[in-house]
Amino acid sequence: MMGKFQVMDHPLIQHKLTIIRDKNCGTKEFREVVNEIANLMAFEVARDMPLEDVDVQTPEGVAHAKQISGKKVAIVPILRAGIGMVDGILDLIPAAKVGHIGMYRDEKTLEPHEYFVKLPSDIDQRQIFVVDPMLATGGSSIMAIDALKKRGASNIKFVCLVAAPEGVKALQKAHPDVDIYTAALDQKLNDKGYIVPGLGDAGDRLFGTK
Ligand SMILES: O=P(O)(O)OC[C@H]1O[C@H](OP(=O)(O)OP(=O)(O)O)[C@H](O)[C@@H]1O
Ligand SMILES: O=c1cc[nH]c(=O)[nH]1
Ligand SMILES: [Mg+2]
Repeated sequence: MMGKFQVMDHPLIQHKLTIIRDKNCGTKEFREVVNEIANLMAFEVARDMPLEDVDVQTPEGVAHAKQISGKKVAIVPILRAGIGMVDGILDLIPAAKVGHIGMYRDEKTLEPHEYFVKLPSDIDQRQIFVVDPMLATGGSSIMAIDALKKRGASNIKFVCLVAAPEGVKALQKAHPDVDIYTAALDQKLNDKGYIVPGLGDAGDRLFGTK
């Protein structure tokens, strides 16, 4: 069965996305707002986390209540830009572990290159949120998810801020089991592989490089 594809059109998310699309938004605000959007998105991405019954003694009696059970979470940012989304998700799921996958896109060929992988040892038993603000050609996210699956991961969701139709199609084709969440589905890629209108180079805008 094809994974879910969801554009998160909540007004708060849309408003904040508009702030960071603005080319005059500086590094400090960009970094803060990326985390705020990731935080709001995590609320929905975590919707199907499994619950178990638990009885809890309140001051007035016993409540037949729920708590999160089963699979633990790992957040896996694709370096560099994915790092910008981690703290916003950790605010909601503070016990999550964080794995890192380093990936850069060759500026000419647009081919992704993996340069770093460091994951929690029990990655095969975790619900994984792969995060990267930009889904452009899809090359980076496909290769990052390949790297995770090679190490036994199976329960994977991909969370981005802006996606291009080309990238969504490629990622769905390569990894049909992976749910994709984005704050926006934009028009297209330009001849340099940038998303139009997008928000420019997410890594550079987050870290103040270039
Ligand atoms: O879908 P794709 O066509 O693969 O493009 C998207 C990738 O490009 C950007 O990373 P970049 O290579 O610029 O590295 P950076 O995060 O270190 O800047 C972005 O953060 C994604 O990882
Ligand atoms: O538009 C794009 C495409 C790839 N990577 C980015 O940071 N921005
Ligand atoms: Mg970049």
